[in-house]
Amino acid sequence: MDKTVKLVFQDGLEIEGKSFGAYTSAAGEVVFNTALVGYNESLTDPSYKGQIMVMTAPMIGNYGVPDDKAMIESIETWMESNKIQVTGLVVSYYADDYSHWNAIQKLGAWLESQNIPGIYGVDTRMITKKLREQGSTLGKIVADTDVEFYNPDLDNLVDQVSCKEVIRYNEGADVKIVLIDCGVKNNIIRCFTTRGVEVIRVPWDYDYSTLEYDGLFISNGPGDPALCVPTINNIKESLKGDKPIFGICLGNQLVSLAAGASTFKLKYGHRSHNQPVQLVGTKRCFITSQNHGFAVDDSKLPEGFKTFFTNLNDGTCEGIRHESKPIFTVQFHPEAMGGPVDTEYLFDEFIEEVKKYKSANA
Ligand SMILES: NC(=O)CC[C@H](N)C(=O)O
Repeated sequence: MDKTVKLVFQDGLEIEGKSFGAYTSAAGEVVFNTALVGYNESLTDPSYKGQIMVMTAPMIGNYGVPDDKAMIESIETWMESNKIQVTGLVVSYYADDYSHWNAIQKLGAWLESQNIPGIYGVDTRMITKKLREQGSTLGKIVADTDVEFYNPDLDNLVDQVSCKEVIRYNEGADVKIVLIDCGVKNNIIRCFTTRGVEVIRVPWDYDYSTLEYDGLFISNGPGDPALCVPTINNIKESLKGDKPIFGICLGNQLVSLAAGASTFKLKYGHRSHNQPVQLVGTKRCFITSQNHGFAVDDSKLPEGFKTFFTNLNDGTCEGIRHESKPIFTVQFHPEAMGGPVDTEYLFDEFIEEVKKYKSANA
């Protein structure tokens, strides 16, 4: 029989459930994710650092966990980074039995191996309604010992998840892209490497100005974008130049801040695989994968920039683009993993721009 644990919210609400994964206590921001699949990818997405993820899909764990051995060294894995990034996991029904062609272990065993607590047997719909009404809130999974509440928005999480030194992929390829790693998901790197470009992955606060490269990409990442001051300052310099710039999620927020826009915290964020976005100026809608708690305020964008996409659920900004330069960024995840691949074409458009820039400046 699994041990009893509690999910405790900052407002005092305590919900009892059963333990799976590590029997330990942990605190963070409680957020909900309505994706039906993709728990392995979501759990290893560095943007979830500091968060306790409530998955609303009624059954989690039924397709197990693939081999994670390669995670440490390589991007050629089933995961999105080299470890589980969430602080804790909350599910309704945890399936200990699993069946999938690439699964080698149970979700609970994997969480346990990385000391991450899970709680099941709780009403995730009730919790989600609470978070929607009150907004994302702090909470903790309490096992044997109590822990303090913890607000991840006050910490520089990007520094904790970014690489520590420069890493090159496809070294020697003709077209070179600097990728600022604020907690990059592996599939973003894969989306570049499979398109044949060299990726120069640099730490979040690295001065890349002396490197030889043709285009700049800024990754996703955890926490409050306003805390990434060195990155924002580096991007400010890049915005003065002509090299193409592309950013995803935190990357969108950082380019916007560097350009002079502001960001704000959404009430409960967007975390799912079915967020509809509209390409501004058209009637085209794309279904996108999302995971963010902050958004860019596009009511007053700096001169030269306009809104690129808009969220059709709540009207918030889903990206910006420059009116004359090849600079565009999106709040959603064109690399998916998991989720729909409707917008993966944005990688092709960016690389096209980078090639154009390179041949014009050869
Ligand atoms: N996935 C991301 O890059 C998230 C960006 C930022 N941390 C947010 O929550 O809005």
